[in-house]
Amino acid sequence: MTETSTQTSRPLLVAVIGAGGRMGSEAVRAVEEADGMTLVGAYGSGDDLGDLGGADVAIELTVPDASPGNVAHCVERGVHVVVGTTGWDAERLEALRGRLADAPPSRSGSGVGVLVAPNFAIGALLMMSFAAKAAPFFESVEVIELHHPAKVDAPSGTAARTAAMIGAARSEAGCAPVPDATTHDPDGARGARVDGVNVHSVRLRGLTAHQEVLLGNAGEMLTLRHDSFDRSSFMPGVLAAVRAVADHPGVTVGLEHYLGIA
Ligand SMILES: NC(=O)c1ccc[n+]([C@@H]2O[C@H](COP(=O)([O-])OP(=O)(O)OC[C@H]3O[C@@H](n4cnc5c(N)ncnc54)[C@H](O)[C@@H]3O)[C@@H](O)[C@H]2O)c1
Ligand SMILES: O=C(O)C1=N[C@H](C(=O)O)CCC1
Repeated sequence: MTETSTQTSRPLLVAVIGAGGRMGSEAVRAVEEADGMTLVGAYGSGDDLGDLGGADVAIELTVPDASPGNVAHCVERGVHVVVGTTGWDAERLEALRGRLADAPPSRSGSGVGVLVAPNFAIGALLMMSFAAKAAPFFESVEVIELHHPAKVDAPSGTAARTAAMIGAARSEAGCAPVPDATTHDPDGARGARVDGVNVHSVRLRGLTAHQEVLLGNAGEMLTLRHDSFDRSSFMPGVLAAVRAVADHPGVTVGLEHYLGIA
């Protein structure tokens, strides 16, 4: 005779760090409304994170200067982290990997997982993936990111990651550098240069988060554009990351690796 179990798994306990911010407040609401999740902590600037309310997973949405310290606090207590804060350059990621190597296991006994996700919007992840796929087939490629004027970092984390993905794809394919005759640019009008890709940052009242990737060949241009009109666009990705992070021990950069987009 087969026994049927009536036992249900317990809810995932979630804390939000940066809970008073634009993204943090949206994340608090999303967690409160999500099936199978319970919000156990909501922390702002100056709050003692303590034991994070016993959370299994923390969502970190603060500012670039505070993020590494917050993530270290979580990791040292065996709490998985979903990081949406930008500014995680190669040096910070390397330090985090070192920290994880010395970290205790998570409360369930597995290795702690940290996801560093420059963008949680599904459309943005696809746009970045399409851009990397297309980039070796074009002579020229440039990235234009456009955001609300309260954003503190430039270029955006999404643009930096897109440029890195494009740069890697082009270098793997043996592409020549993009053609550019500029020899005189005293004011930096050609933008930032990230992994061989020019990136332009626009800050404009009325915008939320937008990006275009322009790819050019003689006589043709392909434009890939993504628009987040509202921060609700990020929440399905945030919740998917919270549900999956414990299954991915170590540091993962990019939600696409959890979703089969990469
Ligand atoms: N990954 C994504 O999809 C995505 C989407 C939007 C924004 N972001 C990033 O998320 C971050 C937050 O963006 P935002 O628009 O919500 O900014 P925000 O300025 O509205 O919010 C940041 C919040 O963090 C708080 N804070 C600062 N230091 C803190 C600390 N040490 N501990 C706890 N809280 C602290 C601030 O008081 C503020 O409430 C930025 O880095 C932004 O680039 C990522
Ligand atoms: O509003 C922001 O700030 C955003 N930050 C991320 C980035 O820097 O790419 C994602 C888009 C919105």
